[in-house]
Amino acid sequence: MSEAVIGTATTSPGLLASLDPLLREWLPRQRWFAGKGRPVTGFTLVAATELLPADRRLGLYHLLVQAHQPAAPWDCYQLLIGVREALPPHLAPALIGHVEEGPLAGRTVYEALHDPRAAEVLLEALRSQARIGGLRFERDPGQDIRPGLVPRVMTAEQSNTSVVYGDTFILKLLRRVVPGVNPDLELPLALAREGCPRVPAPTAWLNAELDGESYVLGVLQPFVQGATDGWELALRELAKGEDFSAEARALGRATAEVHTALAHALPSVTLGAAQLRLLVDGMVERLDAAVQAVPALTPYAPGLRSAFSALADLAAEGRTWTAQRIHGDLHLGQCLRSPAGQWSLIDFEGEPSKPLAERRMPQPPARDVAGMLRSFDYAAFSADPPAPGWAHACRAAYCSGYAEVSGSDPRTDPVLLRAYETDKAIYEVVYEARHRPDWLPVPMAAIERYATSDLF
Ligand SMILES: Nc1ncnc2c1ncn2[C@@H]1O[C@H](COP(=O)(O)OP(=O)(O)O)[C@@H](O)[C@H]1O
Ligand SMILES: O=P(O)(O)O[C@H]1O[C@H](CO)[C@@H](O[C@H]2O[C@H](CO)[C@@H](O)[C@H](O)[C@H]2O)[C@H](O)[C@H]1O
Repeated sequence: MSEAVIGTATTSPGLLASLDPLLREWLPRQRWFAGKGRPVTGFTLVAATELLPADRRLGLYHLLVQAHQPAAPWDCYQLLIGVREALPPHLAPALIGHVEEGPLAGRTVYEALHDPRAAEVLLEALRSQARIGGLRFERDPGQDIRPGLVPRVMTAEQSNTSVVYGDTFILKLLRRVVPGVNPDLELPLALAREGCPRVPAPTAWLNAELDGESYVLGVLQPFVQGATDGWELALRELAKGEDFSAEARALGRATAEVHTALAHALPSVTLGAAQLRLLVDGMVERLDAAVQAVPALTPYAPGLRSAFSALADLAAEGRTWTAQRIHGDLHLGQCLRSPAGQWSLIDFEGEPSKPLAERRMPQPPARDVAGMLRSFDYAAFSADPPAPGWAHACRAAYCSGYAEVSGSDPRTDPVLLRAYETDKAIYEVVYEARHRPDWLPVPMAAIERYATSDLF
Protein backbone atom coordinates (compact mmCIF):
# COMPACT_ATOMS: atom_id res chain seq x y z
CA MET A 1 0.00 0.00 0.00
CA SER A 2 1.29 3.46 -0.87
CA GLU A 3 1.95 5.91 1.93
CA ALA A 4 -0.03 9.13 1.47
CA VAL A 5 2.31 12.07 1.00
CA ILE A 6 1.32 14.79 3.40
CA GLY A 7 4.68 16.44 3.68
CA THR A 8 5.55 19.99 4.54
CA ALA A 9 8.65 22.13 4.46
CA THR A 10 10.06 21.96 7.92
CA THR A 11 12.11 24.37 9.93
CA SER A 12 12.25 21.90 12.81
CA PRO A 13 14.83 23.56 15.03
CA GLY A 14 17.64 21.28 16.04
CA LEU A 15 16.88 18.63 13.41
CA LEU A 16 20.24 18.87 11.66
CA ALA A 17 22.15 19.42 14.92
CA SER A 18 20.74 16.16 16.24
CA LEU A 19 21.77 14.27 13.07
CA ASP A 20 25.15 16.00 12.76
CA PRO A 21 27.40 13.54 14.66
CA LEU A 22 25.81 10.55 12.91
CA LEU A 23 26.09 12.06 9.43
CA ARG A 24 29.73 13.07 9.95
CA GLU A 25 30.58 9.44 10.45
CA TRP A 26 28.19 7.96 7.86
CA LEU A 27 28.50 10.32 4.89
CA PRO A 28 32.22 9.81 4.12
CA ARG A 29 31.62 6.04 3.91
CA GLN A 30 29.16 6.39 1.03
CA ARG A 31 30.47 5.51 -2.47
CA TRP A 32 28.83 8.65 -3.87
CA PHE A 33 30.50 10.99 -1.36
CA ALA A 34 32.74 13.23 -3.49
CA GLY A 35 35.09 14.53 -0.78
CA LYS A 36 36.88 11.25 0.04
CA GLY A 37 40.02 11.39 2.17
CA ARG A 38 39.10 14.52 4.15
CA PRO A 39 36.92 14.63 7.29
CA VAL A 40 33.51 16.28 7.34
CA THR A 41 33.68 19.09 9.87
CA GLY A 42 30.05 20.19 9.85
CA PHE A 43 26.84 20.71 7.93
CA THR A 44 24.60 23.59 6.91
CA LEU A 45 20.96 22.87 6.19
CA VAL A 46 19.86 24.06 2.74
CA ALA A 47 16.32 22.63 2.94
CA ALA A 48 14.44 20.07 4.99
CA THR A 49 11.11 18.64 3.90
CA GLU A 50 9.08 16.30 6.02
CA LEU A 51 7.54 13.75 3.64
CA LEU A 52 6.09 11.62 6.45
CA PRO A 53 5.88 13.03 9.99
CA ALA A 54 8.29 11.49 12.45
CA ASP A 55 5.51 10.81 14.96
CA ARG A 56 4.25 8.02 12.71
CA ARG A 57 5.68 4.49 12.75
CA LEU A 58 7.80 5.57 9.77
CA GLY A 59 9.03 9.15 9.46
CA LEU A 60 10.68 10.43 6.30
CA TYR A 61 12.75 13.57 5.76
CA HIS A 62 14.16 14.90 2.51
CA LEU A 63 17.28 16.92 3.24
CA LEU A 64 19.63 19.07 1.21
CA VAL A 65 22.75 19.71 3.25
CA GLN A 66 26.06 21.38 2.61
CA ALA A 67 28.91 19.24 3.89
CA HIS A 68 31.92 21.23 5.04
CA GLN A 69 35.47 19.92 4.80
CA PRO A 70 38.83 21.53 5.53
CA ALA A 71 40.50 23.38 2.65
CA ALA A 72 37.69 22.66 0.19
CA PRO A 73 34.52 24.34 -0.99
CA TRP A 74 31.36 22.74 0.42
CA ASP A 75 29.30 20.27 -1.60
CA CYS A 76 25.51 19.99 -1.37
CA TYR A 77 24.10 16.47 -0.92
CA GLN A 78 20.59 15.08 -1.23
CA LEU A 79 19.67 12.71 1.64
CA LEU A 80 16.52 10.75 2.39
CA ILE A 81 16.40 10.01 6.08
CA GLY A 82 14.02 7.41 7.48
CA VAL A 83 13.04 7.56 11.16
CA ARG A 84 11.80 4.55 13.14
CA GLU A 85 11.72 3.38 16.75
CA ALA A 86 13.88 0.42 15.76
CA LEU A 87 15.04 -1.03 12.46
CA PRO A 88 13.68 -4.35 11.25
CA PRO A 89 16.53 -6.80 10.43
CA HIS A 90 16.23 -6.35 6.64
CA LEU A 91 17.03 -2.63 7.03
CA ALA A 92 20.08 -3.16 9.27
CA PRO A 93 22.56 -2.38 6.42
CA ALA A 94 20.84 1.00 5.95
CA LEU A 95 21.45 2.13 9.56
CA ILE A 96 22.82 5.65 10.02
CA GLY A 97 22.58 5.60 13.82
CA HIS A 98 20.62 6.24 16.99
CA VAL A 99 19.80 9.86 17.75
CA GLU A 100 20.82 11.05 21.21
CA GLU A 101 19.36 14.55 21.38
CA GLY A 102 16.95 17.00 19.77
CA PRO A 103 13.55 16.44 18.13
CA LEU A 104 14.35 12.83 17.12
CA ALA A 105 16.03 11.80 20.40
CA GLY A 106 15.71 8.08 21.06
CA ARG A 107 14.80 7.25 17.43
CA THR A 108 16.79 5.32 14.84
CA VAL A 109 17.64 7.03 11.55
CA TYR A 110 18.59 5.24 8.36
CA GLU A 111 19.11 5.56 4.60
CA ALA A 112 15.44 5.56 3.58
CA LEU A 113 15.89 4.54 -0.06
CA HIS A 114 16.57 1.00 1.19
CA ASP A 115 13.09 0.92 2.71
CA PRO A 116 10.42 -0.01 0.15
CA ARG A 117 7.76 1.81 2.19
CA ALA A 118 9.76 5.04 2.01
CA ALA A 119 10.69 4.59 -1.67
CA GLU A 120 6.98 4.20 -2.49
CA VAL A 121 6.40 7.69 -1.17
CA LEU A 122 8.65 9.16 -3.85
CA LEU A 123 6.91 7.34 -6.69
CA GLU A 124 3.53 8.37 -5.35
CA ALA A 125 4.68 11.99 -5.17
CA LEU A 126 5.90 11.86 -8.79
CA ARG A 127 2.67 10.18 -9.89
CA SER A 128 0.53 12.84 -8.22
CA GLN A 129 2.87 15.73 -9.20
CA ALA A 130 3.15 16.80 -5.58
CA ARG A 131 4.60 20.14 -4.49
CA ILE A 132 5.96 20.01 -1.00
CA GLY A 133 7.96 22.88 0.42
CA GLY A 134 10.55 23.65 -2.27
CA LEU A 135 10.22 20.20 -3.85
CA ARG A 136 8.53 19.92 -7.24
CA PHE A 137 7.58 16.41 -8.33
CA GLU A 138 6.84 16.66 -12.05
CA ARG A 139 5.64 14.21 -14.66
CA ASP A 140 5.40 14.10 -18.45
CA PRO A 141 1.62 14.50 -18.83
CA GLY A 142 1.72 12.01 -21.72
CA GLN A 143 3.11 9.19 -19.55
CA ASP A 144 1.28 7.36 -16.78
CA ILE A 145 2.73 5.86 -13.64
CA ARG A 146 0.77 2.89 -12.36
CA PRO A 147 0.37 3.04 -8.56
CA GLY A 148 1.67 0.27 -6.33
CA LEU A 149 4.86 -0.70 -8.20
CA VAL A 150 7.18 -2.47 -5.75
CA PRO A 151 10.50 -0.67 -5.21
CA ARG A 152 14.00 -2.09 -4.75
CA VAL A 153 17.15 -0.04 -4.34
CA MET A 154 20.06 -0.90 -6.64
CA THR A 155 22.97 -1.96 -4.50
CA ALA A 156 25.70 -1.64 -7.15
CA GLU A 157 28.27 0.98 -6.20
CA GLN A 158 27.37 4.09 -8.21
CA SER A 159 27.88 7.85 -8.22
CA ASN A 160 24.18 8.30 -7.39
CA THR A 161 21.43 6.07 -5.96
CA SER A 162 18.82 4.37 -8.14
CA VAL A 163 15.57 2.65 -7.16
CA VAL A 164 13.81 0.25 -9.54
CA TYR A 165 10.00 0.14 -9.34
CA GLY A 166 8.41 -3.13 -10.36
CA ASP A 167 10.91 -3.58 -13.21
CA THR A 168 8.94 -0.79 -14.92
CA PHE A 169 10.74 2.40 -13.92
CA ILE A 170 14.09 3.39 -12.51
CA LEU A 171 14.45 6.51 -10.37
CA LYS A 172 17.93 7.96 -10.17
CA LEU A 173 18.38 10.31 -7.24
CA LEU A 174 21.36 12.57 -7.68
CA ARG A 175 23.53 12.77 -4.59
CA ARG A 176 25.83 15.75 -5.06
CA VAL A 177 23.57 18.45 -6.41
CA VAL A 178 24.25 21.86 -7.89
CA PRO A 179 21.86 24.58 -9.04
CA GLY A 180 21.20 24.85 -12.76
CA VAL A 181 20.13 22.78 -15.73
CA ASN A 182 21.38 19.20 -15.31
CA PRO A 183 22.31 17.39 -18.55
CA ASP A 184 21.06 14.10 -17.05
CA LEU A 185 17.53 15.47 -17.50
CA GLU A 186 18.14 18.08 -20.19
CA LEU A 187 19.64 15.74 -22.81
CA PRO A 188 17.23 12.77 -22.46
CA LEU A 189 14.31 15.25 -22.65
CA ALA A 190 15.79 16.82 -25.78
CA LEU A 191 16.37 13.37 -27.32
CA ALA A 192 12.80 12.33 -26.47
CA ARG A 193 11.50 15.45 -28.24
CA GLU A 194 13.54 14.40 -31.29
CA GLY A 195 11.99 10.93 -31.14
CA CYS A 196 15.43 9.31 -30.66
CA PRO A 197 14.80 5.75 -29.43
CA ARG A 198 18.37 5.21 -28.12
CA VAL A 199 17.70 6.84 -24.75
CA PRO A 200 14.86 6.00 -22.32
CA ALA A 201 12.60 9.07 -22.29
CA PRO A 202 12.19 10.68 -18.83
CA THR A 203 8.76 9.93 -17.38
CA ALA A 204 8.98 12.20 -14.33
CA TRP A 205 11.54 14.22 -12.43
CA LEU A 206 12.14 15.91 -9.12
CA ASN A 207 13.32 19.52 -8.86
CA ALA A 208 13.89 21.84 -5.93
CA GLU A 209 13.22 25.57 -6.16
CA LEU A 210 15.25 27.29 -3.47
CA ASP A 211 16.01 30.99 -3.12
CA GLY A 212 15.35 31.56 -6.81
CA GLU A 213 17.59 28.69 -7.90
CA SER A 214 16.47 25.42 -9.43
CA TYR A 215 18.12 22.05 -8.67
CA VAL A 216 17.49 18.79 -10.55
CA LEU A 217 17.34 16.12 -7.85
CA GLY A 218 16.14 13.00 -9.66
CA VAL A 219 14.89 11.48 -12.91
CA LEU A 220 12.42 8.61 -13.40
CA GLN A 221 12.79 6.65 -16.66
CA PRO A 222 11.40 3.44 -18.11
CA PHE A 223 13.48 0.49 -16.88
CA VAL A 224 15.02 -1.61 -19.68
CA GLN A 225 14.07 -5.07 -18.44
CA GLY A 226 16.63 -7.84 -18.65
CA ALA A 227 19.28 -5.44 -20.00
CA THR A 228 22.99 -6.20 -19.89
CA ASP A 229 25.48 -3.39 -19.89
CA GLY A 230 28.08 -3.19 -22.63
CA TRP A 231 31.02 -3.73 -20.30
CA GLU A 232 29.59 -6.95 -18.86
CA LEU A 233 28.67 -8.20 -22.31
CA ALA A 234 32.08 -7.36 -23.79
CA LEU A 235 33.91 -9.16 -20.97
CA ARG A 236 31.64 -12.20 -21.36
CA GLU A 237 32.31 -12.46 -25.10
CA LEU A 238 36.01 -11.85 -24.61
CA ALA A 239 36.22 -14.64 -22.02
CA LYS A 240 34.59 -17.01 -24.54
CA GLY A 241 37.05 -15.88 -27.24
CA GLU A 242 34.08 -14.46 -29.18
CA ASP A 243 34.32 -11.59 -31.61
CA PHE A 244 32.36 -8.52 -30.44
CA SER A 245 32.56 -6.47 -33.61
CA ALA A 246 28.88 -6.82 -34.62
CA GLU A 247 27.86 -5.33 -31.25
CA ALA A 248 30.60 -2.70 -31.51
CA ARG A 249 29.22 -1.69 -34.89
CA ALA A 250 25.69 -1.46 -33.44
CA LEU A 251 27.10 0.69 -30.64
CA GLY A 252 28.75 2.96 -33.20
CA ARG A 253 25.40 3.34 -34.94
CA ALA A 254 23.62 4.05 -31.64
CA THR A 255 26.21 6.70 -30.69
CA ALA A 256 25.83 8.39 -34.08
CA GLU A 257 22.03 8.35 -33.79
CA VAL A 258 22.28 10.12 -30.44
CA HIS A 259 24.82 12.64 -31.76
CA THR A 260 22.69 13.37 -34.84
CA ALA A 261 19.59 13.94 -32.69
CA LEU A 262 21.49 16.15 -30.23
CA ALA A 263 22.95 18.21 -33.09
CA HIS A 264 19.42 18.75 -34.33
CA ALA A 265 17.92 19.53 -30.91
CA LEU A 266 20.53 21.86 -29.45
CA PRO A 267 22.91 24.52 -30.79
CA SER A 268 26.27 23.66 -32.34
CA VAL A 269 29.25 26.01 -32.56
CA THR A 270 32.44 26.21 -34.62
CA LEU A 271 35.70 25.86 -32.74
CA GLY A 272 38.42 28.03 -34.21
CA ALA A 273 42.03 28.61 -33.22
CA ALA A 274 41.22 30.45 -29.97
CA GLN A 275 38.81 27.78 -28.69
CA LEU A 276 41.17 24.99 -29.73
CA ARG A 277 43.97 26.70 -27.84
CA LEU A 278 41.84 26.54 -24.67
CA LEU A 279 40.94 22.92 -25.32
CA VAL A 280 44.57 21.92 -25.87
CA ASP A 281 45.71 23.95 -22.85
CA GLY A 282 43.19 22.01 -20.74
CA MET A 283 44.60 18.71 -21.99
CA VAL A 284 48.18 19.79 -21.26
CA GLU A 285 47.20 21.01 -17.78
CA ARG A 286 45.52 17.69 -17.01
CA LEU A 287 48.64 15.86 -18.18
CA ASP A 288 50.87 18.00 -15.93
CA ALA A 289 48.58 17.44 -12.94
CA ALA A 290 48.45 13.69 -13.69
CA VAL A 291 52.26 13.46 -13.78
CA GLN A 292 52.36 15.06 -10.32
CA ALA A 293 49.70 12.66 -9.01
CA VAL A 294 51.10 9.51 -10.68
CA PRO A 295 54.87 9.85 -11.22
CA ALA A 296 54.91 6.61 -13.28
CA LEU A 297 53.63 8.80 -16.14
CA THR A 298 56.81 10.91 -16.21
CA PRO A 299 58.78 9.03 -18.93
CA TYR A 300 55.76 9.08 -21.25
CA ALA A 301 54.91 12.78 -20.83
CA PRO A 302 56.83 14.07 -23.91
CA GLY A 303 55.22 11.47 -26.20
CA LEU A 304 51.77 12.17 -24.78
CA ARG A 305 52.28 15.90 -25.14
CA SER A 306 52.98 15.43 -28.86
CA ALA A 307 49.36 14.26 -29.31
CA PHE A 308 48.19 17.61 -27.97
CA SER A 309 50.70 19.76 -29.88
CA ALA A 310 49.70 18.03 -33.14
CA LEU A 311 46.14 19.22 -32.53
CA ALA A 312 47.32 22.74 -31.70
CA ASP A 313 49.34 22.74 -34.96
CA LEU A 314 46.26 21.85 -37.02
CA ALA A 315 44.31 24.66 -35.38
CA ALA A 316 47.15 27.11 -36.04
CA GLU A 317 46.96 26.13 -39.73
CA GLY A 318 43.33 27.28 -39.73
CA ARG A 319 41.46 23.98 -39.29
CA THR A 320 38.13 24.32 -37.51
CA TRP A 321 35.87 21.75 -35.83
CA THR A 322 32.16 21.58 -35.11
CA ALA A 323 31.20 21.22 -31.47
CA GLN A 324 27.77 20.13 -30.26
CA ARG A 325 26.17 18.69 -27.13
CA ILE A 326 27.44 15.14 -26.50
CA HIS A 327 27.14 12.46 -23.82
CA GLY A 328 30.37 13.58 -22.18
CA ASP A 329 31.35 10.43 -20.25
CA LEU A 330 30.67 7.61 -22.68
CA HIS A 331 32.03 4.13 -22.03
CA LEU A 332 30.75 0.57 -22.32
CA GLY A 333 29.21 0.71 -18.82
CA GLN A 334 26.87 3.49 -20.02
CA CYS A 335 25.37 1.33 -22.79
CA LEU A 336 22.50 -1.09 -22.13
CA ARG A 337 21.54 -3.89 -24.50
CA SER A 338 17.95 -5.09 -24.27
CA PRO A 339 17.23 -8.82 -24.66
CA ALA A 340 15.92 -7.92 -28.16
CA GLY A 341 19.38 -6.58 -29.04
CA GLN A 342 18.58 -2.84 -28.96
CA TRP A 343 21.21 -0.54 -27.46
CA SER A 344 20.34 2.42 -25.20
CA LEU A 345 22.72 5.03 -23.81
CA ILE A 346 22.27 6.18 -20.21
CA ASP A 347 23.76 8.56 -17.65
CA PHE A 348 24.09 11.88 -19.46
CA GLU A 349 25.36 13.61 -16.33
CA GLY A 350 28.85 14.07 -17.83
CA GLU A 351 31.88 13.85 -15.55
CA PRO A 352 30.30 14.64 -12.16
CA SER A 353 33.51 16.22 -10.84
CA LYS A 354 33.39 18.97 -13.50
CA PRO A 355 31.33 22.19 -13.08
CA LEU A 356 27.88 22.12 -14.68
CA ALA A 357 28.69 24.96 -17.11
CA GLU A 358 31.67 22.99 -18.45
CA ARG A 359 29.64 19.77 -18.75
CA ARG A 360 26.99 21.61 -20.79
CA MET A 361 29.41 23.13 -23.30
CA PRO A 362 29.28 21.92 -26.92
CA GLN A 363 32.23 19.63 -27.66
CA PRO A 364 33.46 17.71 -30.71
CA PRO A 365 31.58 14.37 -30.94
CA ALA A 366 35.02 12.73 -31.24
CA ARG A 367 35.25 13.02 -27.47
CA ASP A 368 32.45 10.45 -26.97
CA VAL A 369 33.91 8.27 -29.72
CA ALA A 370 37.29 8.33 -27.96
CA GLY A 371 35.61 7.29 -24.68
CA MET A 372 34.12 4.23 -26.35
CA LEU A 373 37.34 3.33 -28.14
CA ARG A 374 39.15 3.47 -24.81
CA SER A 375 36.51 1.15 -23.39
CA PHE A 376 37.15 -1.57 -26.01
CA ASP A 377 40.83 -1.21 -25.24
CA TYR A 378 40.07 -1.46 -21.49
CA ALA A 379 38.15 -4.68 -21.93
CA ALA A 380 40.88 -6.21 -24.11
CA PHE A 381 43.73 -5.20 -21.80
CA SER A 382 41.95 -6.31 -18.63
CA ALA A 383 41.83 -9.84 -20.11
CA ASP A 384 44.56 -12.37 -19.37
CA PRO A 385 46.31 -12.58 -21.77
CA PRO A 386 45.49 -9.17 -23.28
CA ALA A 387 43.64 -9.33 -26.58
CA PRO A 388 44.80 -6.39 -28.74
CA GLY A 389 43.37 -7.97 -31.91
CA TRP A 390 39.91 -8.14 -30.30
CA ALA A 391 40.14 -4.44 -29.37
CA HIS A 392 41.34 -3.52 -32.87
CA ALA A 393 38.38 -5.28 -34.51
CA CYS A 394 35.89 -3.63 -32.11
CA ARG A 395 37.39 -0.20 -32.59
CA ALA A 396 37.25 -0.47 -36.37
CA ALA A 397 33.69 -1.84 -36.32
CA TYR A 398 32.53 0.89 -33.94
CA CYS A 399 33.91 3.63 -36.23
CA SER A 400 32.34 1.97 -39.30
CA GLY A 401 28.94 1.79 -37.55
CA TYR A 402 29.30 5.43 -36.54
CA ALA A 403 30.11 6.43 -40.12
CA GLU A 404 27.13 4.48 -41.52
CA VAL A 405 24.70 6.70 -39.59
CA SER A 406 26.52 10.04 -39.37
CA GLY A 407 28.21 9.98 -42.76
CA SER A 408 31.51 10.82 -41.09
CA ASP A 409 34.12 8.24 -40.04
CA PRO A 410 35.95 9.35 -36.88
CA ARG A 411 39.15 7.75 -38.23
CA THR A 412 39.35 10.46 -40.91
CA ASP A 413 40.33 12.91 -38.14
CA PRO A 414 43.10 10.92 -36.43
CA VAL A 415 44.77 13.90 -34.78
CA LEU A 416 41.63 14.91 -32.90
CA LEU A 417 40.84 11.31 -31.97
CA ARG A 418 44.37 10.66 -30.73
CA ALA A 419 44.29 13.82 -28.58
CA TYR A 420 40.98 12.81 -26.98
CA GLU A 421 42.01 9.20 -26.43
CA THR A 422 45.27 10.32 -24.88
CA ASP A 423 43.43 12.77 -22.63
CA LYS A 424 41.02 10.02 -21.53
CA ALA A 425 43.79 7.49 -20.87
CA ILE A 426 45.57 10.07 -18.68
CA TYR A 427 42.30 10.67 -16.80
CA GLU A 428 41.93 6.91 -16.35
CA VAL A 429 45.43 6.56 -14.91
CA VAL A 430 44.58 9.12 -12.23
CA TYR A 431 41.14 7.58 -11.66
CA GLU A 432 42.54 4.08 -11.20
CA ALA A 433 45.44 5.24 -9.02
CA ARG A 434 42.87 6.88 -6.72
CA HIS A 435 40.03 4.38 -6.79
CA ARG A 436 41.21 0.96 -8.05
CA PRO A 437 45.03 0.70 -7.96
CA ASP A 438 44.87 -2.94 -9.14
CA TRP A 439 43.51 -1.66 -12.45
CA LEU A 440 46.30 0.84 -13.06
CA PRO A 441 48.18 -1.45 -15.51
CA VAL A 442 45.19 -1.30 -17.89
CA PRO A 443 45.37 2.42 -18.77
CA MET A 444 49.18 2.38 -18.31
CA ALA A 445 49.45 -0.18 -21.11
CA ALA A 446 47.61 2.29 -23.34
CA ILE A 447 49.79 5.19 -22.19
CA GLU A 448 52.90 3.30 -23.30
CA ARG A 449 51.41 2.75 -26.75
CA TYR A 450 49.94 6.24 -27.15
CA ALA A 451 53.23 7.86 -26.20
CA THR A 452 55.02 6.10 -29.03
CA SER A 453 52.62 5.26 -31.84
CA ASP A 454 49.45 6.08 -33.73
CA LEU A 455 46.17 4.55 -32.67
CA PHE A 456 44.86 2.78 -35.76
N1 LIG B 1 16.75 2.82 -18.00
C1 LIG B 1 17.44 1.83 -17.38
N2 LIG B 1 17.05 0.54 -17.48
C2 LIG B 1 17.73 -0.46 -16.85
N3 LIG B 1 18.79 -0.24 -16.05
C3 LIG B 1 19.22 1.02 -15.92
C4 LIG B 1 18.59 2.13 -16.57
N4 LIG B 1 19.23 3.27 -16.23
C5 LIG B 1 20.22 2.91 -15.41
N5 LIG B 1 20.24 1.55 -15.22
C6 LIG B 1 21.14 0.80 -14.37
O1 LIG B 1 21.46 1.61 -13.26
C7 LIG B 1 22.88 1.79 -13.16
C8 LIG B 1 23.15 3.19 -12.66
O2 LIG B 1 22.70 4.16 -13.59
P1 LIG B 1 23.54 5.45 -13.94
O3 LIG B 1 22.67 6.40 -14.69
O4 LIG B 1 24.83 5.04 -14.61
O5 LIG B 1 23.82 6.04 -12.47
P2 LIG B 1 25.13 6.59 -11.75
O6 LIG B 1 25.21 8.04 -12.14
O7 LIG B 1 24.79 6.40 -10.31
O8 LIG B 1 26.34 5.80 -12.21
C9 LIG B 1 23.41 1.50 -14.57
O9 LIG B 1 24.72 1.02 -14.53
C10 LIG B 1 22.44 0.44 -15.07
O10 LIG B 1 22.85 -0.83 -14.63
O1 LIG C 1 31.31 5.88 -12.58
P1 LIG C 1 31.40 6.56 -13.92
O2 LIG C 1 30.54 5.97 -14.97
O3 LIG C 1 31.23 8.04 -13.83
O4 LIG C 1 32.93 6.37 -14.49
C1 LIG C 1 34.09 6.22 -13.67
O5 LIG C 1 34.26 4.86 -13.35
C2 LIG C 1 34.49 3.97 -14.48
C3 LIG C 1 34.72 2.58 -13.92
O6 LIG C 1 33.55 2.12 -13.35
C4 LIG C 1 35.71 4.42 -15.28
O7 LIG C 1 35.74 3.67 -16.49
C5 LIG C 1 36.91 2.96 -16.81
O8 LIG C 1 36.71 1.58 -16.50
C6 LIG C 1 35.63 0.99 -17.24
C7 LIG C 1 35.61 -0.48 -16.84
O9 LIG C 1 35.31 -0.61 -15.47
C8 LIG C 1 35.87 1.11 -18.75
O10 LIG C 1 34.74 0.61 -19.46
C9 LIG C 1 36.04 2.57 -19.12
O11 LIG C 1 36.34 2.68 -20.50
C10 LIG C 1 37.17 3.15 -18.30
O12 LIG C 1 37.29 4.56 -18.57
C11 LIG C 1 35.55 5.87 -15.71
O13 LIG C 1 36.73 6.29 -16.36
C12 LIG C 1 35.30 6.72 -14.45
O14 LIG C 1 35.05 8.06 -14.83
